[in-house]
Amino acid sequence: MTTLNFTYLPGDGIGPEVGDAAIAVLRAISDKFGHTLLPEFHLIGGAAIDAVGQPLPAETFESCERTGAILLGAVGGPKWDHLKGADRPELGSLLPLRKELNLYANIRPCAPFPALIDNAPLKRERLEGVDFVVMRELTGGIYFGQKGRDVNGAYDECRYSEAEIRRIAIKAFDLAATRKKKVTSVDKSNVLETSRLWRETVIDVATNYPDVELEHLLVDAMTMHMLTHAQDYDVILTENMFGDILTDEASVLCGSMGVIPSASLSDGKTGMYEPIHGSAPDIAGEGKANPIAMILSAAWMLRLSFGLDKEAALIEAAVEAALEQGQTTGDLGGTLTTAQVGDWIASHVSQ
Ligand SMILES: NC(=O)C1=CN([C@@H]2O[C@H](COP(=O)(O)OP(=O)(O)OC[C@H]3O[C@@H](n4cnc5c(N)ncnc54)[C@H](O)[C@@H]3O)[C@@H](O)[C@H]2O)C=CC1
Ligand SMILES: CC(C)CC(=O)C(=O)O
Ligand SMILES: [Mg+2]
Repeated sequence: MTTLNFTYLPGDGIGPEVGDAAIAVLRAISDKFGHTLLPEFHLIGGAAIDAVGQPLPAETFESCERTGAILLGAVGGPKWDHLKGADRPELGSLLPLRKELNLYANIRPCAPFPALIDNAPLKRERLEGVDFVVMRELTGGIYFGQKGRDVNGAYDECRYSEAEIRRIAIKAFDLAATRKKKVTSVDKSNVLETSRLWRETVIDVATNYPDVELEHLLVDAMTMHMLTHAQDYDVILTENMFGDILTDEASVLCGSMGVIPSASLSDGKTGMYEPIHGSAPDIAGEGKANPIAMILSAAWMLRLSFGLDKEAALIEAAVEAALEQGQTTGDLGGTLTTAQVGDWIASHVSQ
């Protein structure tokens, strides 16, 4: 019996909707296995700005640091778009949380569910056998550089240290060594100096992994290859912004933005788990959001932060069953609401 003490940050837009569905599934799995579910609910993002005037209240950060396991919905939305710099939900809560907790390794899987392949926008032959993971650097690069306005316009600085590149490259090679033994490093080294250092450092790290194949691709070409022969990839290693963009593209292979989870890990025990999507203001409050990415993120939290492999696998199997039986939201052609999908998966894990 385990006490599942984690920090729950629903955030904004569809965050609380998909979050509630994930909590229902966690409650069902806890009841089944006799675990104690102990989420610590805290405000973050726009919801925190509205309630207490700042996007990352001290008690929210304190809880994250103490529990070391964080389940996050999404932050941001048009209501807060007029705010500038660190007053914004994204720049004032999500990015500092990632940085302060040193969550530099963001892992985002792409393996289309068999049940979704025939409804996908791409042909079956482009999707069958696709199984890759994006290892995205999460605490450096252009999102964290100096930014601002001056008389000439605006600027965003992109910096990477060799140490930052080396540590994420090691994560990628370690992961590839347990999978199909291939790392595809994605950069823009024909133009960017940070990418030249990226490539040199990745080549150096690769010398310690003679059994793992390394290839390099420029990010513009990668966007095309991902849609034409994604089967070629195993671990895609890339920097912060490229990984952000490529994983939204990967969601097309998987059928929806609403099905890809993620884990953001540090060298220590702390892990944050969140869907790759944002707050989806276009569908927020309508019960249309697909909760599967959030539910799978919760499963990853059980596996990676609490060592509960069996429980995580049961949730993943229940998600597959929901997809096979068409128990889905509208983005996947179904008719269920967010809460109904959550309840269906919760009752399936309870059986
Ligand atoms: N981790 C985070 O907290 C993130 C926050 N954002 C923020 O979210 C806000 C909205 O950003 P967008 O560019 O619209 O990106 P988004 O990811 O929220 O939505 C993009 C599209 O995917 C759809 N979508 C997203 N999640 C879905 C789900 N679970 N089920 C069904 N459809 C889903 C949306 O309806 C929309 O059409 C912005 O303020 C942005 O800064 C964006 C990405 C990540
Ligand atoms: C604030 C953004 C960097 C969040 C995002 O789009 C992501 O992490 O995927
Ligand atoms: Mg993104």
